[in-house]
Amino acid sequence: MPEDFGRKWQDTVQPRLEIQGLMRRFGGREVVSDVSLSIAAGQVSCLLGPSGCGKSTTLRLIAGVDMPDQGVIRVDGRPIVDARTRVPPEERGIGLMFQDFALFPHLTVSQNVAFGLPRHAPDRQGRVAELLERVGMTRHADKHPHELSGGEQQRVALARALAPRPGIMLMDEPFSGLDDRLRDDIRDETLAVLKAEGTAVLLVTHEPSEAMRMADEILLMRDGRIVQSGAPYTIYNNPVDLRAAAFFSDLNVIRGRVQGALTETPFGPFLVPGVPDGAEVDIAIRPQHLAIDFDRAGKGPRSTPTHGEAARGVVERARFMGSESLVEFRMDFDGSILKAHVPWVFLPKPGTPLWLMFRRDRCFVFPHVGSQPKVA
Ligand SMILES: Nc1ncnc2c1ncn2[C@@H]1O[C@H](COP(=O)(O)OP(=O)(O)OP(=O)(O)O)[C@@H](O)[C@H]1O
Repeated sequence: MPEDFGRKWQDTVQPRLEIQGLMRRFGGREVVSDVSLSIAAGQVSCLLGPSGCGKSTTLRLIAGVDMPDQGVIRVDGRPIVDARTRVPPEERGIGLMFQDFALFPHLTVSQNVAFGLPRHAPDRQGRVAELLERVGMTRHADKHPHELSGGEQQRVALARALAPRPGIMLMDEPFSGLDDRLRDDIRDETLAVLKAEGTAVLLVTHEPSEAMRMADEILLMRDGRIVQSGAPYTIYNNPVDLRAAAFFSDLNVIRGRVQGALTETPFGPFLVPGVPDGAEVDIAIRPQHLAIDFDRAGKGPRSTPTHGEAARGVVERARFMGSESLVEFRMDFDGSILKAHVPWVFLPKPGTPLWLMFRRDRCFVFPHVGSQPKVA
């Protein structure tokens, strides 16, 4: 029906949470600078960045426990913070989940979840039962928190936070208290529950692997600013700069100087359009994208357009990591170390000569920060 269609269409285009130009200063220093973002119903966005970059402060501003110096926050199109508006935290329709998700020790699992609901909410028990079912905790409904494992407690905390059906959920490192193997399962389960509830989620983490696993969109934060946003695939494969690339994995970096839109390196020439002559560039490649070939009586493989030229190195050390082998090479051309990940058991002896190539479709080329083009 036209009316229903209109409502659904609006649901999909109207962001649940929208932020424009958020800024927070502490003692004259901008800790959050010009942060803008938008999250739709059912979308999970991860604010990812190193410790101290301003992630938690951003979350606190949205939750309403701290006030921005500038910026607008809208929930379902309605301003909750702007130059004239300050909606109190409890009226924002925002759920919170933090690392120290303290459950009430004297209440049962059911009572803890019910605590998130208004006393006279219709079908209180029905909602509690629905949520316990959703997080797989129905059979533990009458237990107390001390009778539960860390992962089970985390599930109860999620159910409690979701009980009042918040349109938006803010999560600050919610899985960091859990051990590694449990964490992966809980992450996946949490994601499924949040998607089923259609909640817009902003999750803070400093772990790239967590963001890659959870996020529809990653917001990469540094020094108070969002420096890049996009789908995990895009951020990983098209990083905005060297630091963004290095945040997700080890990187091999070689330096070159540009001459006529090319830079010559031991791995052959690289095309660097748009960079002025004389400028230095960093050419980076992730360890899993280095190609390795054998030494044939002091010779390596022929150069190809996709792999460029090969450069020789000798194995410094090789380690088996479980799902891959890590081989470190000392390169003949300058004595530097390059690292390669090989997705099988590959453990050449130290001192073995091998040849490496930079796959052209997997390289990142960035102007070297701090370099100036040589003035002729
Ligand atoms: N109330 C405050 N007064 C002064 N400085 C603060 C305050 N809150 C945070 N900061 C500073 O703001 C910066 C960002 O802190 P924030 O907690 O937002 O970072 P973060 O990215 O969440 O880091 P972490 O992952 O370590 O929690 C830090 O340098 C911190 O010391």
